[in-house]
Amino acid sequence: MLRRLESTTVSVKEGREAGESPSRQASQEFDDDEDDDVYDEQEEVETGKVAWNVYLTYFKSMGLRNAFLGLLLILVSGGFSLAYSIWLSLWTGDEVFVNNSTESVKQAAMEKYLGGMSALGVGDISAVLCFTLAAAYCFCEASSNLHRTLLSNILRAKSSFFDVKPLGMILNRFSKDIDVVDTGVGWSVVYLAWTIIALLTSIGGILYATPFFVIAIIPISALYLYIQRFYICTARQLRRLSSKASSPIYAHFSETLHGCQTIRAYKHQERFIEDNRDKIEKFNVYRYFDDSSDNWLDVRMTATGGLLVFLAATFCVVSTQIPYLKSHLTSSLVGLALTLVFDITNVLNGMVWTISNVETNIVSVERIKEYSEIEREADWTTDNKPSRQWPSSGVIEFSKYATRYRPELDLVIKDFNLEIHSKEKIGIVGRTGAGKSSLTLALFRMIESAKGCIKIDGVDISTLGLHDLRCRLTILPQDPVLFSGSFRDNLDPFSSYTDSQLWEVLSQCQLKEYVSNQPGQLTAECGEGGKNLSVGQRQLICLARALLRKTKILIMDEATAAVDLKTDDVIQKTIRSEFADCTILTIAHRLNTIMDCDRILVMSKGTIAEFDSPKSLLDNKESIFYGMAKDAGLVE
Ligand SMILES: Nc1ncnc2c1ncn2[C@@H]1O[C@H](COP(=O)(O)OP(=O)(O)OP(=O)(O)O)[C@@H](O)[C@H]1O
Repeated sequence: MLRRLESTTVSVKEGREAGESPSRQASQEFDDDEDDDVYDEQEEVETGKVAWNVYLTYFKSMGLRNAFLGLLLILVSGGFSLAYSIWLSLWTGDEVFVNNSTESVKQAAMEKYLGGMSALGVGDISAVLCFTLAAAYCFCEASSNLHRTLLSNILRAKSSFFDVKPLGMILNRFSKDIDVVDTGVGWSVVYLAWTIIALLTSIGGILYATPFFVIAIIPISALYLYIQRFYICTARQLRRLSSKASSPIYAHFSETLHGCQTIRAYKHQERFIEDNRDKIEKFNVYRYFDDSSDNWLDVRMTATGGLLVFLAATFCVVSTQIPYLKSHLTSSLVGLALTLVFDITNVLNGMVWTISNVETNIVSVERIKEYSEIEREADWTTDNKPSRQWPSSGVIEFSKYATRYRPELDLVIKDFNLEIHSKEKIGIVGRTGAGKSSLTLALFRMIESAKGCIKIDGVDISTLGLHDLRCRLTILPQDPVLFSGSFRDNLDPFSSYTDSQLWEVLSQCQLKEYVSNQPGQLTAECGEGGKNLSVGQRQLICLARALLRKTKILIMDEATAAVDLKTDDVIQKTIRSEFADCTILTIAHRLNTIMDCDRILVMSKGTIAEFDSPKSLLDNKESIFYGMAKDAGLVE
C-alpha cells in the first residue's frame, strides 16, 4: 500500500485538477476494495459444513485418550444428575411420609434419603471436579499442540508462501484464531456433550413419568432441528466471513505502524485513519449480522420452549383422564415431569447454542489446520550428510541451472552454466532485476531448482538437508538482519566464541570504538531488529558475524551499500585479507569494490551476459561491463 502511496497521491491530485467532486474522489480512493480483492484472492473462505476431520484434528491435538477420559467423566457426572432427580422423586413419592407410619420409621426413611442425596451430591461434585481438571488439561494440550504445529509449519514454510500471504493474514491465525481455540472451542465442545447428556436424561425422565409425551417430543425435536440447521449454516458462514474481514485490519494496522514516517511525510494520516475505519466498518457488518442472527435464534428458542412446557402440562392433565395412566401417575411423578420439562427447555435452547458455538468456533481450528498443512521447505536434514570439512575448497558449479519463485511464474535464472574455482573472488553485476539476488537465494535453496543443479565441491546441494547446507555458507544480505538483544547475542547467538574473539572482529569492522563507548559494552542492547543502530552499523554487525563464522564460501549482496566510502574501503580490505582463502561472490553496486576481483559475472535477464576477468572485459570496449564502468567514471 505504501508503494502505492505516491501514485495515489498523484491520482488524487489529478482527480482534483479534473474537477471531480471530493466524494467521488473519496469513493474512488476508498474503492480500496481493490485491497480487499487482494485478500479475497489470497484468503479463501471455506463454505458449508466444517469437515469431520477438523473435529478429529482437534481431538487428536488434545490426545485421543485424554478426550475419551474427559467424555467418560462427563457421562459419569450426567449419570449422577439423573440419579439425583430419580432419588428425589422416590423420596417425594415414598408413602412412608403420608401413611400413618411411626416417627421412628419416618426418621429412618428420612435418614436413608438424606444419606443417599449426600452421597449422590458428593459423587456429582467429585465427578465434576475431576472432569473440570481433565478438561482444563485437555484444552491446554490442544491449544499448545495446535499452536506448536502452526508455528513450526509457518517457520518452515516455503519463501513463496510469505510472498503471497500478507503478514496480517498470518498474524490473524496466531492471534484471533488461537484465542478462540484457547478460550472458545474446548468449552463449547464440553457444553455440547453436557447438554446432550442432560437432554437424554431429561427425555428419559419425562417419558418415564408421562409416556404420552413422546407424541410431543418427536415434532418439537424436528422443529428444534429445523431452526438449529437454519441458524447454524448462517452463523457459521458469518463467523468465517468476520474472521476473514479481520485480516485486512491486522494487515493495515501493521503496515501503518511500519510506514508511519512515510505516511506523516506525505501527510496522509487522515486517509489511513479513514482506511482503517473502512475496514473496521466492513468487519462490523458481519459482526452485526452475527449478533442479529443470535437474537433471531433467541426468539424462536424461547417460543418453542414455552410450547414444550404447555404440552407437557397438558399431557399430565390428559393422563389423569385415562384410567391406566391415572393409576400410574402420582403427584411426585407429575412434579418430576414438569421439573424436567423446564430443564429440557433450557437444555434444548442450550443445545442449539452450543452446536452453533461449536460449529462457529471450530472454524478457527479449520483455519489453523489450513496453515498447518501448507507446503514446507525441504527437510532440515537428510541421510546425505556432508563431511565436517565440507566445503573445503569452495568450488561452485552451476550446470544447466534454472529457477523461478513460484511454479506459475517465469524463470528468473535460465540456462546457467558456470564454474567458480576455489578461492576465487567473483564480482556480480547487472541491471536491477537481472537476477543477482535470486542467484544467491538459489545457493541457499530459498528458491529451489526448476532445472539443472548446483554443486559445491562436487556435492549436489539439492541432496543435502537445508540446515546442513545453510550453516556451511555465509551471506551478508542487502537488508541486515539483527535480533532484539545485546551485541553479544547478535554476534554470537550460540555463545561459541570468547570475548576477545568478539572484540577482534568488531575492531576489524570498525565498530570496536562504538561498542566500547556503549554502557555495558558487549551487553548493550541493539533494540528491536537493531533499531538503536544505523543501517550501516547493522551491516557492519552482520559483517562481524560473518568474520566469526568464517565459512569457505561468502556471499555479499550489496552488503556495504549503506556505509560511507572510507569505511567501505576498509571493509573490503578486511574481507580480502580475512577471507583470502575463501570463495567470495560479491554483488556490487559500486563497481570500484569489485575491480580487484578475479572474474566479473555480468548478468542480464537471468542469464550470463559476460564472465571474464575485469581486465579482459575492460579491454573490450563493446562489453556491457565496459559501458557500466564508463558510466561510473572508472574508465575514460
Ligand atoms: N519474491 C519474488 N517473487 C517473485 N518474483 C521475484 C521475487 N523477487 C524477485 N523477483 C523477480 O526476479 C527477478 C530477479 O530479481 P532479483 O531480485 O534477483 O534481481 P537483482 O538483480 O538482484 O535486482 P536488484 O539489483 O534490484 O536487487 C525480477 O524480475 C524480479 O521481479
